[in-house]
Amino acid sequence: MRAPWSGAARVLDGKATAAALKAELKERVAALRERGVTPGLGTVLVGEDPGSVKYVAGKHADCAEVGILSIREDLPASATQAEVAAAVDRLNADPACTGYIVQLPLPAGVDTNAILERVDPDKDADGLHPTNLGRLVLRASGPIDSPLPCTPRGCIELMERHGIDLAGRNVCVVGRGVTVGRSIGLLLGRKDVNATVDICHTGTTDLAEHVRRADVVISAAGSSGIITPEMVAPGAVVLDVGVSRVVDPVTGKGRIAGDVADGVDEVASWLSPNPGGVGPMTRALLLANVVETAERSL
Ligand SMILES: Nc1nc2c(c(=O)[nH]1)N[C@@H](CN(C=O)c1ccc(C(=O)N[C@@H](CCC(=O)O)C(=O)O)cc1)CN2
Repeated sequence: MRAPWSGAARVLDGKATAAALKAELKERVAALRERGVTPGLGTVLVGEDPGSVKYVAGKHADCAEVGILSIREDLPASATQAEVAAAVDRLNADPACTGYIVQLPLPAGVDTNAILERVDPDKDADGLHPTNLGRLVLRASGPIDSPLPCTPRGCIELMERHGIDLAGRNVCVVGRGVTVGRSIGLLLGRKDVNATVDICHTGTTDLAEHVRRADVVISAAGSSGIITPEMVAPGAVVLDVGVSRVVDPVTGKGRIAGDVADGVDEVASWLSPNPGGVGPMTRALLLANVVETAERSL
């Protein structure tokens, strides 16, 4: 749902929260630079999908805002597996690049897992390399000294910075994509968060039943309006993460839509707008991963 809405749900304001986080990161980047370390974020973008082009441009604009150097590897949609692998190898070898991401999704002909596994785990700014996902699996408590996936981290940070305590809460995650659904349960179930997690997907027989039991709903399905007001328990916290392209029946124009249907604002206690909720947090947490990796190198 887009904010502002008429219902009573309070806004989980990702734009303002990300701005506060970026201001903190800017100071940490300045401190790193004073000590002779310049963090540098690289991006690999294959093709010209308008969403991906926009997200990558946003990541570079964020770098400029906080003082992180940015490096681009832009390849045509026709790039072969070997050409994408070569771009990854260049960033692995570039000392100015202290962390980087491969923008997803990659074109159909490219083996995504092979590319993600080729990323140097010490430069993996997305936390999606198997070594870093494995560390997340192995370390259920205590500090983690490796990057964590940006959107899951952004969801938790967004709630924490709005005073929402997740300990003992039932969380229903909708979607099992690599950037959100498959890893967020690992983060929510860690001892420092202590939530109980239910992960739903296209094979779930009764989605409404799972959503109704949840204190917190995190929907990353990419299916417009899949979370309806009838499904949501009164007072639940709802995060609208999924993005899909729909045709507006009123204007006839294409537009981006979230997973949360109109009316959920009447039932939920907190709701993240989409846009303006988790998206800006994803970008800010990417910067946090880059800064933390540089700090660990000191
Ligand atoms: N390598 C990765 N690829 C993808 C990831 C990821 O975390 N790593 N996540 C998504 C896309 N994504 C980041 O790359 C992303 C999505 C949305 C936003 C964002 O700020 N959205 C704005 C709206 C922007 C608009 O006007 O369309 C918002 O929600 O307010 C940032 C990053 C898939 N790929």
